[in-house]
Amino acid sequence: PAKMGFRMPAEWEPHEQCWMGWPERPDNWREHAEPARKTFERTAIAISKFEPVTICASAKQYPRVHELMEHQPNIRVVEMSMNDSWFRDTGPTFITREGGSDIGLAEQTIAGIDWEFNAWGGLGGGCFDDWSLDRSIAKKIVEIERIPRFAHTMVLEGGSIHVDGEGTCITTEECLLNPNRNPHMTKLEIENELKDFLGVTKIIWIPLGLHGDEDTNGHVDNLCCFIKPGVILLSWTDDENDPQYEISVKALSALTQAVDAKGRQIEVVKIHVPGPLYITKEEGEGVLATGHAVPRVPGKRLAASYVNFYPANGGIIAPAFGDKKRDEEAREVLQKAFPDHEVVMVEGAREIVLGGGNIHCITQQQPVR
Ligand SMILES: NCCCCCC(N)=O
Repeated sequence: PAKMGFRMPAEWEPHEQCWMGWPERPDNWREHAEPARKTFERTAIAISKFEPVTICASAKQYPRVHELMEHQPNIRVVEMSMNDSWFRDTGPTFITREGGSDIGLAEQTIAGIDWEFNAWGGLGGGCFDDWSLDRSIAKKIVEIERIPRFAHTMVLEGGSIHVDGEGTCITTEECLLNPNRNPHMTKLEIENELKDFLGVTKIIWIPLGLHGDEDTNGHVDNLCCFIKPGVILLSWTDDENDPQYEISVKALSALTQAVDAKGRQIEVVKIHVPGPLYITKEEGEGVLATGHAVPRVPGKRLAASYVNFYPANGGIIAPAFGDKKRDEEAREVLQKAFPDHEVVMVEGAREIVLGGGNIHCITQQQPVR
């Protein structure tokens, strides 16, 4: 696709809409996903104030979600089957190209990358043992939109990459080089596929993702993200005894020693993690142990960070974890980082992180075509 002039736009570039799934499975979401659905509802409504939202719900959930969103003009609900509701990873990665009218294409065209998906590691550490429905989500979305599809055999989740829209991609070695994704590919081969499909010329590799992010093997979208080209927001902690500290120091070193696709030094802005937060006994017991999904063990560290937000058209939709001090601090950091956006902190994001991700993980932007 890069050879055809396609690139993955930065997330802050104008969106046509946002795609979301709807949580259901009781072996990943506690209390039969009721608390999680409240937070998904708040997230969808918050985003819909800035851009249209399409919620995809299973046949079983459809009637309730449709009724719930009846009076939300900017939200439509369609029926789609899924294994779980992480559309950052199972939705298409949209790429766009300018021009093309000389060869009869519209001025701006768009396509969707349909990566291979194996539930974050397949049978070698994945989150559930059947991902057959999730493998078709990207295809179904681009078909609904009548958008061309670039299928790829390489396993990749959208949450494991971030781009600046100007040729630079950041990702973590912990995830992309994990043998449970593409054991037959070398680092260079993976880099070449990212360059070709995302239209980037530089990959900056960060060693490890967020401490405790075992579900995804350290997706970059839980550790850091671009604020704008050349400036990166990095999850941080002042507590040198927190295992997160070493991880963030290593990330800071990798980022400050790198230059981006345009030869810029990277400026790093720190944003303190909440907590630390741990799964409570009540939360763990509320998740069904079916043997088909990764268990939620009380006492385990939650992989919670504020960089897992969704940049809507003019709005930053960010997680609030109920840690009053850090939630307020994060809101201020995000507002300073995105002065032209309205920052909306979504209460109850702890319910999403109990499922292994956060607001960026449950959303997928579709850029304007
Ligand atoms: N249990 C599955 C968690 C998936 C999290 C998705 C993400 N992009 O971080």
